Amino acid sequence: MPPRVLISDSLSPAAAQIFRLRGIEVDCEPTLGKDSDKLAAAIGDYDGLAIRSATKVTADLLQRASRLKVVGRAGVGVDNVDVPAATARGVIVMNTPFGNSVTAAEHAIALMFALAREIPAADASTQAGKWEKNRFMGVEITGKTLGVVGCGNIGSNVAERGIGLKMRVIAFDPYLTEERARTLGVEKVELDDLLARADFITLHTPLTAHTKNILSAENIAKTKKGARIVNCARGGLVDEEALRKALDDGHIAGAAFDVFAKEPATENPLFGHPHVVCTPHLGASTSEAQEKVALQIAEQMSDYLTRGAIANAVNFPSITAEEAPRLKPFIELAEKLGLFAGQVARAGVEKLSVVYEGAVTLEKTRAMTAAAISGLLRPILEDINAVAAPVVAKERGVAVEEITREAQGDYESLITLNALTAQGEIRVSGTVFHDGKPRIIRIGDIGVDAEFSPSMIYLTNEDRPGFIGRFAGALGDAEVNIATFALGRDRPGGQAVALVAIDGDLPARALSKIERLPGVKQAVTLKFS
Ligand SMILES: NC(=O)C1=CN([C@@H]2O[C@H](COP(=O)(O)OP(=O)(O)OC[C@H]3O[C@@H](n4cnc5c(N)ncnc54)[C@H](O)[C@@H]3O)[C@@H](O)[C@H]2O)C=CC1
Ligand SMILES: O=C(O)CCC(=O)C(=O)O
Repeated sequence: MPPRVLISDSLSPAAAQIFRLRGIEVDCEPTLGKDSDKLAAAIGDYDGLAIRSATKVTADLLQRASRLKVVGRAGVGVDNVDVPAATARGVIVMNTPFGNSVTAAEHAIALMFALAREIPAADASTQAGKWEKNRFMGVEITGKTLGVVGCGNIGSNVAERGIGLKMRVIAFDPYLTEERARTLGVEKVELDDLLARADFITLHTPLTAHTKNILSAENIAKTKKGARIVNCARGGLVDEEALRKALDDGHIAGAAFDVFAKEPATENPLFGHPHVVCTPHLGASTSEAQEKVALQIAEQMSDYLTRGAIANAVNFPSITAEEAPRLKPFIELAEKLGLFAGQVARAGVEKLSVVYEGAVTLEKTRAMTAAAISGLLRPILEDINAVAAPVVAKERGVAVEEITREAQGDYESLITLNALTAQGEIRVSGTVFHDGKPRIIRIGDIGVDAEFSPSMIYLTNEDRPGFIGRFAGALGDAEVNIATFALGRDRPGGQAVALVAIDGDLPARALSKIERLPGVKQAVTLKFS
């Protein structure tokens, strides 16, 4: 059955076209995102959900989304998606971080000019037949200081345009390196410095716990008298009540807002002030940007749903379409080693170390570690997948460490899992041969060579003559056919392990009979489907 995608917001038709070209069934319901009940009733039929900002992907919605694998945001901000809830349910959330950056930057610059020359008010007055030539006295922006708060994709586009307009550009962004600032031609400053010096302040950060009310009453008071403020990033970055007061007092000369603390904004403290310019969240609204983000999100979602490639996910490492086939067998190996450890463990795993050796260290080890954790937890949490696994492990107090080192043995690539439990350590290593099939090559210190089969028995026993005959007899009595048999031991007469692939399931009675065979220390049935 081909994957199915729902487009629940108004996206360029380019998105639906791409989905269809990529063999994906797509339903376009551009208003469904605004009706949470109808959306909840429909979402169970889809593998992918493509949205802009109107659809709210809440924990409740996700609970109804039994098939959902990916939410694609045609834009930057994913604040309308409950990302932790999506992650916990194993749903990838991806965005298009660059598709609308230029358009949003142009809107910020447009708003700055609108403020500097009071264009919206002058337009309204002129079209009302008033010809108020003396009412509108603007300011030049040339030579003025532009303070950019948040100098990422959009902020740096704004900075470049500000420099092009002969402004002096200063930027506050704790993550902006001095080198990047130099390349851009901006001066990196602290926030207080920016507030004190900027004639125009333009905000370009996401809304986070650190940036909420970054322009608080206190910070607005620190701005230069006569400063003008542009917010084309997110509502909530500015204390709107405090800004209104500063506008009324004349401390702030003007404010241009595209985004508001509450959207859709039908009323707002800033509305009605003569020096306020507002647009209804139009920062990304150009035909060029909408075409780009729609194309990009459809490509990214299709790549994930059809090839397992992950680009621009906010809750999982990226895996390119070239990497995906190379990584796939190692992800499968890591997951199966995790499944082995999870099924063999007799007590809860407290710590998992995943050790990568050799060529595999050059691949996306974080994705493999996530797969190993999901295998480890699957015996107790059936539905878990690699997206949710790291978070779930953390919640359950399982410490996870990842170690990479050069190849130390005969294998080009080796993955070893050490799972520490209150009853001891389970150590298992595996590799992928050129046939692309993952296999176990060591358990503890004992070498074996076994492919994974859907149904297996793992035995640890004393290495004694006659044991294998007795074991095979017990299986024969239960009418269980042996498919493959892999043995290993530390020394003659020492500790031995067996990994036995069987056809079908091992009846519980047969397992207890095997457990009672002389010399058996542990017998565990394993599932690897
Ligand atoms: N109005 C609209 O329609 C649009 C709004 N946006 C919004 O614009 C904002 C910026 O988007 P991008 O530039 O693409 O994001 P980005 O991730 O490229 O840049 C954000 C920058 O903010 C910086 N930052 C983070 N925390 C900070 C803090 N506490 N103080 C100062 N800087 C901080 C980061 O280091 C980063 O450089 C986002 O909130 C996005 O949702 C994006 C597109 C359209
Ligand atoms: O899709 C839109 O119109 C809003 C864009 C936006 O805010 C974003 O990309 O973060």
